[in-house]
Amino acid sequence: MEPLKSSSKVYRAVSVYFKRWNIDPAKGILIAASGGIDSTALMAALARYRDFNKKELPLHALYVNHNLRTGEEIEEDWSGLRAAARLCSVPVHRIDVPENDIARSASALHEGVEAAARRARYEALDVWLNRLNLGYIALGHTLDDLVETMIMRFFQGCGVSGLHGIPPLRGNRIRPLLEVSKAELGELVRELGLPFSEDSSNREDWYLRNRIRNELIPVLAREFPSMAGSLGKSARFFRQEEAVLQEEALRRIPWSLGKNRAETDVPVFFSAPEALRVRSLLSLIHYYLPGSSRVPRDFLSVKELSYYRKNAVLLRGHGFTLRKEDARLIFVPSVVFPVKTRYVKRIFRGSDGTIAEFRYSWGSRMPAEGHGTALALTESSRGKTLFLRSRRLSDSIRTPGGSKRLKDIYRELGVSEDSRDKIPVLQVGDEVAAVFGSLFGYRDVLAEGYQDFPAPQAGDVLSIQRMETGIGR
Ligand SMILES: Nc1ncnc2c1ncn2[C@@H]1O[C@H](COP(=O)(O)OP(=O)(O)OP(=O)(O)O)[C@@H](O)[C@H]1O
Repeated sequence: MEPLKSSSKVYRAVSVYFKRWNIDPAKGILIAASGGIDSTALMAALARYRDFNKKELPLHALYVNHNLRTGEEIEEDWSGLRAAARLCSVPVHRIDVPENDIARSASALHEGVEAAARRARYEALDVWLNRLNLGYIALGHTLDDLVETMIMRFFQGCGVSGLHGIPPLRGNRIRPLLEVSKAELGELVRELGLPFSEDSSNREDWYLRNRIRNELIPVLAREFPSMAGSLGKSARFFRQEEAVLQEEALRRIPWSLGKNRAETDVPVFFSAPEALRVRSLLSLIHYYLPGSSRVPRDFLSVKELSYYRKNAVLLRGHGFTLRKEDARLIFVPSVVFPVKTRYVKRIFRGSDGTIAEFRYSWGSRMPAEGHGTALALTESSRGKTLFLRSRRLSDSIRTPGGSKRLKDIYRELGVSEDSRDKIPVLQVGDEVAAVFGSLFGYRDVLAEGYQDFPAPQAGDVLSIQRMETGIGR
């Protein structure tokens, strides 16, 4: 790559970022590259860091085609990105999510298209990070994204942990340009003559965000010309304050952390101020469910918890439950399945249907692996998308005699609350087909019994197109 002329703020920002956050770029970086200005600038800035410092810095870029735009637009993004990557001497890879997959997964999991796209994107990035043996995933979020997010959060109501907006570093995800404005990135990209595509965001909050960006921020900026920088500074203060809160929460409310549950004393928990209780639950969520980015609104009702006297589930959040059992408070994360096709061990076809044997793994901090189990699927499940997810309260399952609520089945079988949240549910199309670890799931299993099922022929034809999973929420 030609030595870059500009020594703009963008380059400095990258070095400052690495120092401040103690990042060792030599571990290697995978750039999440959409072909838009932000991630193209990120690629240029990281390449420049590599070349300027003569550092051994493995740098790759990954483009995820979500298949949400027209084929022409996608190819245009891709060829622009390839040209930009060539100019920066960065190898670029591409993953194509099969057509309609995102929409299907969004509707099956009751989430928005953008959330499904993000999930698919992060899954792809994680897979490639491992494949290329790199240390970090770099995202192109900017100061503008941070400011918009902070403004939205502020008016929607939240505490310091929400107010600091987008985290500059979480796990192995880094955001080196979070303190640089989009305008500066635009200048850099144009100065270098790098091709880029126009942002074509699909985000659910797109309209709101656009109005904030185009209408509200210009008005505010007239009164507070250095607003963006100031909010960036506020974000830093909020993060520092949050760190102190966090430390205090850990000190006041010590949890004993098990593999898949955490416990503390009821009086200890409730004698701490509400802000610390909330903080303490949030840190459990981050610990057990590291991918979970949604701030659970249920925390608003934490103060109500103290009114409970009985042993009961006190709080059912996104991805966890909090239960009181005598003097103990028990936090149980629900299952999060980072399960991908590779976890399907074998799929056989017998003469009467298909038997699939799965291995599944729990969220990354959960026990490494569940047991392999077998389950029978009928002809009708062919071609349908399979999802593993955690249960929903409304789940019911088809039985020979009609349909039965999962909740009732569990109650009859004496399955404890703890276990209920940890037993994955297999959804085939729109239906709950089975519950893992128990074979009372599917009608044919019920009707015929698994043992009687025709012996599978190893290597038989795959009848299930692919398997997808997601967080059931
Ligand atoms: N198609 C893509 N392929 C690879 N990376 C992408 C793609 N789209 C977005 N990214 C990465 O994600 C960053 C954020 O993009 P964008 O703001 O559109 O997503 P978002 O959904 O708002 O972000 P987040 O994932 O943090 O919620 C981009 O700067 C880029 O690094």
